[in-house]
Amino acid sequence: MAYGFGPDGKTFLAFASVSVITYIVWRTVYYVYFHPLREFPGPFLAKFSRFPLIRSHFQGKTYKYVIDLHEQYGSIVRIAPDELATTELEAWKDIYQAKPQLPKDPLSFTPPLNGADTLFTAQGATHQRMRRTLANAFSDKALRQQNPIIQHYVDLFIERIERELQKSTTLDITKFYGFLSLDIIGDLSIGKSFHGLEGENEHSWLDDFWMGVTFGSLRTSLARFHPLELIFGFLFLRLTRKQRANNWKYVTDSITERLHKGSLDGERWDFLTPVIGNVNEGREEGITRSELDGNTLAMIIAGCEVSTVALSATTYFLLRNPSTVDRLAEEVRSSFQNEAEIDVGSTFELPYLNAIINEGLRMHHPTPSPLPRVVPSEGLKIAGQWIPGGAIIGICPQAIQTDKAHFNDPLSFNPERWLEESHKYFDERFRYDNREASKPFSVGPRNCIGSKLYLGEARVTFARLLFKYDIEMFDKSDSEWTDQKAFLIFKPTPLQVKLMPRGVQSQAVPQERGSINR
Ligand code: HEM
Repeated sequence: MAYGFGPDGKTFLAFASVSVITYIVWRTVYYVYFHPLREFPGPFLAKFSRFPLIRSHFQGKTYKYVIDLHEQYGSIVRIAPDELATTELEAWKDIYQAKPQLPKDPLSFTPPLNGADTLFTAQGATHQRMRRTLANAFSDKALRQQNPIIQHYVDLFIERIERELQKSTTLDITKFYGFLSLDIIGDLSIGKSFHGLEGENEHSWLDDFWMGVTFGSLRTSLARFHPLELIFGFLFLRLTRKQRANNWKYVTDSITERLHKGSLDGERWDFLTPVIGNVNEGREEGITRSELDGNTLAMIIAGCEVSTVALSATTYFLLRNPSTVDRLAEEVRSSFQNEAEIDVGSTFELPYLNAIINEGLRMHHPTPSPLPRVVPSEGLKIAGQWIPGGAIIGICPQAIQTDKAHFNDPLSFNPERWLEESHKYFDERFRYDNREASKPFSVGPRNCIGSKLYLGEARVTFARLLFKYDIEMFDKSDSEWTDQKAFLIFKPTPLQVKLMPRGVQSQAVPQERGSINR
């Protein structure tokens, strides 16, 4: 018996092929010549296809793709058929502080696995309710009350560094920043450390989290090709089911344990202290238990991963530029008599320390890719330009922060650009920098809730390190460290540094100011 298409089958195939080709041609012509974003500059392929953007997602280089497009096409660029990116200063206000709020692009994040929204995924009234409930745990006052917990883990961090130095004078500082950030955020959010810093401990929590974040980021980029994202999600979730279930159980059991202890106000102050009376299933005020679980895990992941990247990147730039290490050491060592004096409050106003932290975040944003929002159907003026309704638009933090329209010598690490004129290291070259262009924590009602915590942790960590040690880069030729992949968050590679007790001379070789290679 012969198999094949009869006359009817052939006609159907021919008809189907012509229909598909006609649809593709019509769609291409529509997006290139008739779509409301047709006037915005951008590469030809991106006018009708998301392929270049998705390819950049899979390569972990979306920020580079967007930066290249800005360099080629200007401050506003069409990065995909329905999506724009901008590096205009006023866009911070017009997009992220718009009233009413512009929703996040719903296809730009992975839906919560337990079905309950988190701050990252919630929109509108649900987001506002959660944010109101959780905000008290992240205020200036809260940070002061959390100081003993932060202090405790920075002590453990220094003790661990001391133990490591008995084995070798060089160490991978990224690994220990990871343990530090996770132990702090663990204690603050579930009342328990992840015990990375103690003894000779090692664990794989950070790797597990990084894998989850990478999965979320890749799954999200497939979301416009339904059901591809579901297939991808299904495979990943099956492969990692056991490990995720164990991690989830650990976190939720710890929250239950912590909730049973009550607010503990007066004894210790963590993220749950102000939240405890507000956990209820009403959904009108406060937060439900499943929302609390999801938010806690999301914050642990966000808090430890981004902080690790930011601490490591800042250290990298600092050490690539010994003159900034000297200036920071001078400030820290002349401000304190002993290590116990160094805390989140006493470091708050150290100008050079703060300048180092700001410049580190400017040079290497931990989540460097665009923060997309949806323009309302009636359209909106953004940075003086009319953007049609339904368009997606966002600022790519790494692009705006390293844009020469805003910063002089933008790819070089110069903390001096953040100093006031009265400071002895103020540098005239940066007088006209648009510092407002660098908003690493974003702005508006969805800005980073954990910004104060990171800044406090970074101040104390750098001040303690510089108070106690002279630090150098181990591999002085490593000028490629920042060239890393970012699946939503940069995944830092090990950063080998050499630490010596303060005052012990080393063979330091002067180097140029560290810069980003593009
Ligand atoms: C260097 C450190 C950090 C940077 C640069 C950073 C950056 C950001 C940015 C840019 C956003 C806005 C995202 C968007 O609009 O889509 C954000 C949101 C957020 N961040 Fe951070 N973050 C940092 C540290 C932290 C820490 C330590 C925590 C946890 C305690 C945290 C928790 C969050 C949460 C929960 C949101 C969502 C806020 C909302 O939508 O209401 N972040 N972060």
